[in-house]
Amino acid sequence: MGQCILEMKNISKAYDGHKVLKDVNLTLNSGEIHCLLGENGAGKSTLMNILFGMRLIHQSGGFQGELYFEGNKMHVKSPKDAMNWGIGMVHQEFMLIPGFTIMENIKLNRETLKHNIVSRVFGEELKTLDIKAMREDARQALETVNLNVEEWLQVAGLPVGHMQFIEIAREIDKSNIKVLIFDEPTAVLAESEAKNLLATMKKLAQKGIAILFITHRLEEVMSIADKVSILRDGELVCHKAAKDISIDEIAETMVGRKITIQNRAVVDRKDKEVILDIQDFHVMMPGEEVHGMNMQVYRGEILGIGGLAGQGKIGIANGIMGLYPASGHIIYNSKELSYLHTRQVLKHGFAFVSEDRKGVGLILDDTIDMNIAFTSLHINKQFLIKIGPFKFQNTWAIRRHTTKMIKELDIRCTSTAQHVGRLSGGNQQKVCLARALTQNPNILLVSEPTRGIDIGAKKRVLDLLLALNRKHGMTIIMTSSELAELRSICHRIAIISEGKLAGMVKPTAKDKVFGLLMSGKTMEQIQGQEVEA
Ligand SMILES: Nc1ncnc2c1ncn2[C@@H]1O[C@H](COP(=O)(O)OP(=O)(O)OP(=O)(O)O)[C@@H](O)[C@H]1O
Repeated sequence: MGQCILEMKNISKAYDGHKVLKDVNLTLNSGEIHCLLGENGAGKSTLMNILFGMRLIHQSGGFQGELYFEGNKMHVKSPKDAMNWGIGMVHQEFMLIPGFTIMENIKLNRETLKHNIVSRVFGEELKTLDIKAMREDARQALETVNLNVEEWLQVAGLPVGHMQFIEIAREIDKSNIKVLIFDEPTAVLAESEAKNLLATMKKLAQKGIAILFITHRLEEVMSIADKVSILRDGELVCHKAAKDISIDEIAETMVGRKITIQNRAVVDRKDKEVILDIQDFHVMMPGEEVHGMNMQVYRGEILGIGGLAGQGKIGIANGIMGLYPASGHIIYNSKELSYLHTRQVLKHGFAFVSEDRKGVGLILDDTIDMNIAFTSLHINKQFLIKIGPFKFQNTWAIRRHTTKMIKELDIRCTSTAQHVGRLSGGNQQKVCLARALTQNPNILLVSEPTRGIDIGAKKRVLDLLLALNRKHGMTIIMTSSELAELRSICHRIAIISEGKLAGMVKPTAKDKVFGLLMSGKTMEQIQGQEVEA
């Protein structure tokens, strides 16, 4: 391990008088992979935002404490300052320009210029872009991250897995990069893609780059980390070499109690009444297209949908909910849904938790109350009181219900009136789930329900889904990149490849079977494996 490159000393930060970081000290050595862990809302992103000079920090009163880079006092007031010091950040939400090519995204604001006849005479400003050199640089950065795509392709429509690697390629193309922050980069990736990313991180660390890595997947931590730091309620409660700590100890330190997630025994279901029959279904969702899906969903089951990023698993629920153009037949309770319009589908008793919580899920500048009650209020006409001929919003009932949901899902907030935009990412995810559950749906479609939430909250969410299914017979279709999560509560798992159903398997099937189906093999090709559900 190299020398100390970065020191964060006595860092404290408050939002509206509420302390979210308390005297945090953290050191980072060059060439090390340092995992930063903690429950949702523990302060991880805030600490990284301070280091990267994010505007949000300075607009909300700045922070206390000092930063040192290679022994020199560092002032970062903007991401540009951070970049000048040699700090890069790969964000949780992608920051690429869809209409630009991969090369243009990698080189944005750092274009290589060359002299031409005119510029030699009239000066520097008339230099032209050196496309050849830029393509070579982009090619090299893509090779370092093992991404085998042409650099002149447009970013729009590429699978999410690719986007993550392009973001990293952009960061490592910067010649002075010494520290790289990864804020939950694997959350959007399937496990095999995440492995690729971890291998890339190792390669970067070997080149001497120091890596700060935020993740909720603790197995990843064990496979890659040199050091582990854990935040709890804004305080640094552990700073250890990874070899001296176990997964159980990490989980316990994060949440302050023992946590174990086990596979629930899957009850083999005898009644197989079809509630939803999906026939020749096509969805035009860029990057997640569905091309002729056929699948039946049984009443009262938890059906898992898995597959690699970009293969169409995400497109299915989005198509059914009318969020992207779709064609084919959706037969619900033996009747065809004539056209898929979101409002109509919601009225039929469907609820949806989107994988895109910022885009589709939440109204960020409204309160937790309103976010949770919104769909039920407008579609199901819940939470209304009738006075004479008029109907009014029953604010008291909304507040009472929201308080119950906050408790049930352990949403960390200051009050039911807090704006959702001010919650941590994981807590926003819980609000999306609370809204869907409030609708009391017949069919619940959940995409990536535990993305970005900590291990304690994950157990709570999976337990809740299981309880809704077992106690109330709710049919649940859960799409997830985490196979382990699908296996832990689903009755059957559909693997999607190239926009079609590759196979429907039991959760107890071997890893190899899932791997083969994900890589494009069909059920016929893997016959004899005793897998069919
Ligand atoms: N813009 C903001 N205004 C007010 N409070 C905020 C703001 N952003 C974050 N917070 C609060 O700061 C605390 C720490 O949030 P932060 O996003 O750093 O947590 P985190 O550990 O990254 O969580 P997660 O794992 O859910 O992403 C939370 O209580 C959150 O509600």
